[in-house]
Amino acid sequence: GYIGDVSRQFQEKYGDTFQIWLGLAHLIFICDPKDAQYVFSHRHIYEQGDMHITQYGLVFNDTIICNIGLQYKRHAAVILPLFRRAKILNNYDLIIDCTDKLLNQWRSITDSDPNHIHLNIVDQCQNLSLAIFGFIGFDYDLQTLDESNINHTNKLTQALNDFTEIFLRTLDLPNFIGRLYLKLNSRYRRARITIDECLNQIMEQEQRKTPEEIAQRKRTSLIASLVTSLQEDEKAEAAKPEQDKKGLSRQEVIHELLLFLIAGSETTGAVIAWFIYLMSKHPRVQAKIKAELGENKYDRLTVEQVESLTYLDCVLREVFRFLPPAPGATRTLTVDDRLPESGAQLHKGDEVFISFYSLARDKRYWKIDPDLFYPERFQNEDKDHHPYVSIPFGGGHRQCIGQDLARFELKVIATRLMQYVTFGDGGAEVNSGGYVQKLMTLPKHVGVTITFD
Ligand code: HEM
Repeated sequence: GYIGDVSRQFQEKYGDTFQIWLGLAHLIFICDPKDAQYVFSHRHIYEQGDMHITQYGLVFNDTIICNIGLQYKRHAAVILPLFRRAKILNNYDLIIDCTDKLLNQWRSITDSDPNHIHLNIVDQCQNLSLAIFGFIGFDYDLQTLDESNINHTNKLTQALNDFTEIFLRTLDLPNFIGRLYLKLNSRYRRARITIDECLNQIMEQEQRKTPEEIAQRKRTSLIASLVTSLQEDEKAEAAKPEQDKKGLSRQEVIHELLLFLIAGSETTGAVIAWFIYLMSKHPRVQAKIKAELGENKYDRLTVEQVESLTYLDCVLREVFRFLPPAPGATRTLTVDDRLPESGAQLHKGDEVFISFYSLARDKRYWKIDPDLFYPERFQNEDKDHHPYVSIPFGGGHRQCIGQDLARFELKVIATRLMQYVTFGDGGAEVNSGGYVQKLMTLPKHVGVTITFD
């Protein structure tokens, strides 16, 4: 079942802290916001979760999500500045251009059949976010939105799909079997080769630029910053103790690039898909977003105008609360400790799971029924909610590094979509919702009509 539902059922039976076996990991679930806050703010006691490190370590071993301690610091020093707000804002126009491509695809379908029910929204949203991330991250056109690629995706996209699909299967296996499975799976090996070739190509294209160009581009481009961080003498760096190492090796850069491709697309794609699904179910909310857009319906708004759309902010916060795309975050204890609120005694090596979904749906912390999708709660009754009851990006020192980018991207995309189209419910059967758990939680059955206003 969906981990969020499982967590809620156990919580009803056993209270705010309970232990379960999730696949092969033994986890202590935390569903109290004060305990969650405590865990996230005591980084020396609660380190990145072991389950996370082992599972993701199969493919992302030398990337920021699996590193801890000094190695984490070395990676973070290169990567965190890439996600600063000033860099993110530069991507405004390209996000709009990519969204317009998707709108044009829809337009050509609607022109020939105005009642067409779109059943592939989730794939389309992933393609949109992947296209955007290709430009943002690598200055590279992944062509996921090109007419000629609607049916046959390009080499890299296909390889990324295979990679994610096969990697997902390893999450339920014991680690050594997962490792073996990946080694023996020829589709996985082929996908990895294609991905590595493409990423090497992207890197080499970047390295051919003059030092002046690179220095200039470093300010805006993720790939340029990563390439400038490449170690000059990898052998010498590898021989040093971690505290003396500087920069990243070529292998580490390639792996970080792959991580970003996955983290940067599936996550944002999931939220756009949820947004579209929820809009199709809540025409009142859609009408209100359009009313907020008012006169500005078909203009290219300025960033300031987009940012001033406060009702839309509430809608997006509600989408994140209603269905957090990641059901929770894990931390492993470095010493024995006791949770302040529930009083549970924990031991060194225990692993806790902060259950985002349970927190976001707990009636004790919301004045308006949390099982209702109701964006206005953030303007009125629930505006002073506890800060840790809706935490879709996690918390503390290991919270999501891409959250400002994701929030900005989503707001720009949602604005653009709402400027042009209205999503309609395609019928009880095809638009019945439900979830599938991939790396993120995705809507299972989305079937919507798309009307150009
Ligand atoms: C809707 C979009 C997204 C959601 C819901 C999301 C959610 C999360 C969550 C829950 C975590 C774990 C936090 C914790 O343990 O406290 C995380 C970590 C991470 N996210 Fe995101 N994310 C999103 C978008 C992105 C994007 C766009 C990127 C980058 C391109 C990204 C890169 C990462 C990385 C590298 C980490 C690991 C950080 C660390 O271990 O220190 N995410 N994300």
